[in-house]
Amino acid sequence: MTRIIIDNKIPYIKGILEPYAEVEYIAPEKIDRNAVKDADILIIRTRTHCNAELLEGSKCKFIGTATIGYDHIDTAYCSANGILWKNAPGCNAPSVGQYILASLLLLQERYGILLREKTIGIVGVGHVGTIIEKYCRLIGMNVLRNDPPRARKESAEDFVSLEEIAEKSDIITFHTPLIKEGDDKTYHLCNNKFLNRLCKKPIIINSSRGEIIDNTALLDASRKGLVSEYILDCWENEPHISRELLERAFIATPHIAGYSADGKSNATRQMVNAVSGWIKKKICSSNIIPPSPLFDNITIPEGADALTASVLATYDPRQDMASLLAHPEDFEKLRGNYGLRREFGAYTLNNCPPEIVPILQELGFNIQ
Ligand SMILES: NC(=O)C1=CN([C@@H]2O[C@H](COP(=O)(O)OP(=O)(O)OC[C@H]3O[C@@H](n4cnc5c(N)ncnc54)[C@H](O)[C@@H]3O)[C@@H](O)[C@H]2O)C=CC1
Ligand SMILES: O=C(O)C(=O)[C@H](O)COP(=O)(O)O
Repeated sequence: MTRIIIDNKIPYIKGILEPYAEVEYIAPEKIDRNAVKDADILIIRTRTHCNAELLEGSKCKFIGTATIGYDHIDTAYCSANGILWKNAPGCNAPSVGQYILASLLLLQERYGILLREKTIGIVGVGHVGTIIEKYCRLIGMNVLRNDPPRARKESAEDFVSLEEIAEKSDIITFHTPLIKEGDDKTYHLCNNKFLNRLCKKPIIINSSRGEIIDNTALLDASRKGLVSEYILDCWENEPHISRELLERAFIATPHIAGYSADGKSNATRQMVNAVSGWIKKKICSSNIIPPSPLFDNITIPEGADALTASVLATYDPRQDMASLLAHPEDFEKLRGNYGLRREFGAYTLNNCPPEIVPILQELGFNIQ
């Protein structure tokens, strides 16, 4: 019988594959060479590094990662060893969109700035970056896009260089995969050289992978006042993050931007479909849906900024930040025990000023 090892932090999957395979759920830190040696299939997350060290001598020929990113998979080793792998493209992109929009609105509130007067530079315009672009244009921001692989394939004039991003942006947000070498290398894309080019003392945001920003260089830039604020969800050396970088951040969270229940259930559904295709058995995945939110009606208070009130009622990153600041040593525990978070589409808004309704509907909210 097919044997499947599943990371026990992947939600909504228990019981679904059991009729078709022998399934074992294992804590990510215990998924080691011994655990995987008799497995045919692995369903993992970013915490399992799928490389020769893990896979040498294993029967495994199929790996599914319930995540967008796949830098934890040694893809060269997999193709050389006939191991097929699949990720979950787009699964949690709207969740990252919710995180970034909430953070931008908090910046606006805190500094009394008008986002619609600001320029945002988006580095990496794939599944996540495209959602950020949509949200930023909706609220009237000027958007600059940097994505060399897309610029090469599409029209170069729709994209700008990283230098132009550094010069013209008030806010810079990174949404690239982690690429360690080659022309499109993203490792330390934001380094001393980039930070010294900044012209407008911008706000830096990273919710892609920690290593895209040289964290020491960012700390130095913050001390020197080259950046006015920074927002980090992804860090170098997770879970052992820099305490000073944490304490100086405007928003600091433990790599949970993509942790909406919607995103998690999308990923699980994509994994079940992938296994179904691999073992050539029809497996129903349409019943994998996120739990209902704790409340589903939001009444916008009289006189409040309707956009900020609505978005923050669904998700306020300051709560995740408070937990991380209180217990940075619990970085991984905070991720493992993450609470229920739903995306905009799970909520109905009441008392909405008519002029903002089209924007809120475009974000996915239901309007009463
Ligand atoms: N913090 C979190 O919870 C989450 C983090 N992520 C991270 O965000 C990354 C982006 O996710 P997606 O948008 O789904 O990926 P994607 O693959 O759809 O898009 C990535 C984009 O980056 C572009 N790119 C590649 N190299 C580049 C370079 N050198 N400079 C500028 N652009 C470059 C690609 O052409 C592509 O358009 C993921 O790889 C993952 O690492 C994704 C989801 C959740
Ligand atoms: O999807 C990705 O890529 C991410 O970074 C995830 O949000 C991280 O997910 P886990 O590996 O913690 O499930």
